[in-house]
Amino acid sequence: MHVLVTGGAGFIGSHTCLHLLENGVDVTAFDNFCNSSPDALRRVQELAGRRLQVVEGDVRDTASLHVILNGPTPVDAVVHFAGLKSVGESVAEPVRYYDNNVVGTLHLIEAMQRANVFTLVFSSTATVYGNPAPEHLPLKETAPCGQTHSPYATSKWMVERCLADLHLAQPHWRIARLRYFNPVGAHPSGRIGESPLGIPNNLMPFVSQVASGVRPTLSIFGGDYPTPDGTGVRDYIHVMDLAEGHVATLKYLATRKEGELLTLNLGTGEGRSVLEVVHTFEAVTGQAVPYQIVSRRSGDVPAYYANAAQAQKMLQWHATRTLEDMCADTWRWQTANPCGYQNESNAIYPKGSADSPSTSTVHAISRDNKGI
Ligand SMILES: NC(=O)c1ccc[n+]([C@@H]2O[C@H](COP(=O)([O-])OP(=O)(O)OC[C@H]3O[C@@H](n4cnc5c(N)ncnc54)[C@H](O)[C@@H]3O)[C@@H](O)[C@H]2O)c1
Ligand SMILES: O=c1ccn([C@@H]2O[C@H](COP(=O)(O)OP(=O)(O)O[C@H]3O[C@H](CO)[C@@H](O)[C@H](O)[C@H]3O)[C@@H](O)[C@H]2O)c(=O)[nH]1
Repeated sequence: MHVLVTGGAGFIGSHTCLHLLENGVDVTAFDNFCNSSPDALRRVQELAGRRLQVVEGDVRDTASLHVILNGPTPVDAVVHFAGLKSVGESVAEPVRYYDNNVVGTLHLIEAMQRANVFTLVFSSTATVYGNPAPEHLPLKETAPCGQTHSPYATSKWMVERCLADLHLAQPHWRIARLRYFNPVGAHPSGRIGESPLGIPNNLMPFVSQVASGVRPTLSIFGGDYPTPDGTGVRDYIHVMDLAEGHVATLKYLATRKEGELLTLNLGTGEGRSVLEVVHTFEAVTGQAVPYQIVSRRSGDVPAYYANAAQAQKMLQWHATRTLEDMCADTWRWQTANPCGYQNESNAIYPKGSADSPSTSTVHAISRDNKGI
């Protein structure tokens, strides 16, 4: 099996590439590195001990995709992680989010269609449930969707709708719309993990940077939510569990003789507040995480967590790692890589370098499809 992983250098993508390689799958990682480093992929290849093909390009550039999808090794499926993911940032930059997340996915679908590749796993999000009424918690996949609170969430919901319409018109497509809850943690080796560029938007990387002294204080956005301790509640899931969920999804789709439109929550089923995360992190690592409670962040909602039963039923998959595991693995990654991948330059793969995954496997394709 040969899988194209868009956004393969990113946080979830890199862990999924590794797990795919470990399962004997051939992988092409496609990324424009707007929020990641090629070094993540070099480390994935080292950990896997197997060759990983890396292509630099943008999903909005159909020509780049066309080159891979019509390359010498036929692609069996696409896992589409490429996109922007910050709820708060999307409120300030909506057009950038719609362009990348919606337009990018449309270009990918078009390129897949032209190459007769009809299996797609799409990174959706629990934010498509909007601000769920308490009676809908824990959230089943059938809970009301689409009353979104940020351009980011709307962009993912728009793609979900598009994929449903695509499947209606062309039922031979095998599509999984995976609604992730809050992925955190890192590979237990401490070699790959979440490496935000600049100030982290997400809670766990911010907490670990405060614990290590890189940043002085965590700002907790809102202490007056209608939750047990007043702080926001989310369903944090270990990125390794999530990676395993993707491989389980691909295995499931590969067994389908007919087309399929699968919609699944990938979460643990447990809601944890921001303060619970902070205190668990402190207990696991022995490090203090000074914090202050500030006003709510635009686009945030008070609380949501998954009903994870459908994924268990369809995939025979469920998350096994605890919040303590998530904190311990994040901390191992943070201490081993205080600056993330940022000390290792993006020029880590100079053309012809012996250090590259394989000089023949790294193709650089710019947005206008001219070699760079
Ligand atoms: N991390 C989360 O909390 C979370 C939760 C739900 C859904 N998701 C979705 O899952 C996907 C992966 O998330 P992540 O946490 O790994 O994010 P990430 O930012 O670490 O990874 C995304 C990757 O996609 C690449 N990318 C972005 N736009 C691209 C483009 N136009 N062309 C090619 N590459 C592009 C980035 O460089 C990055 O390597 C995203 O689509 C995100 O919206 C993430
Ligand atoms: O510095 C921070 C960062 C976050 N939070 C809070 O921590 C919680 C989690 O926030 P964050 O880690 O930013 O995740 P979300 O905003 O819940 O969104 C994440 O999880 C969604 C799925 O649930 C994904 O779709 C998004 O891409 C991903 O960014 C929220 O209550 C935030 O208000 C803080 O208090 N301080």
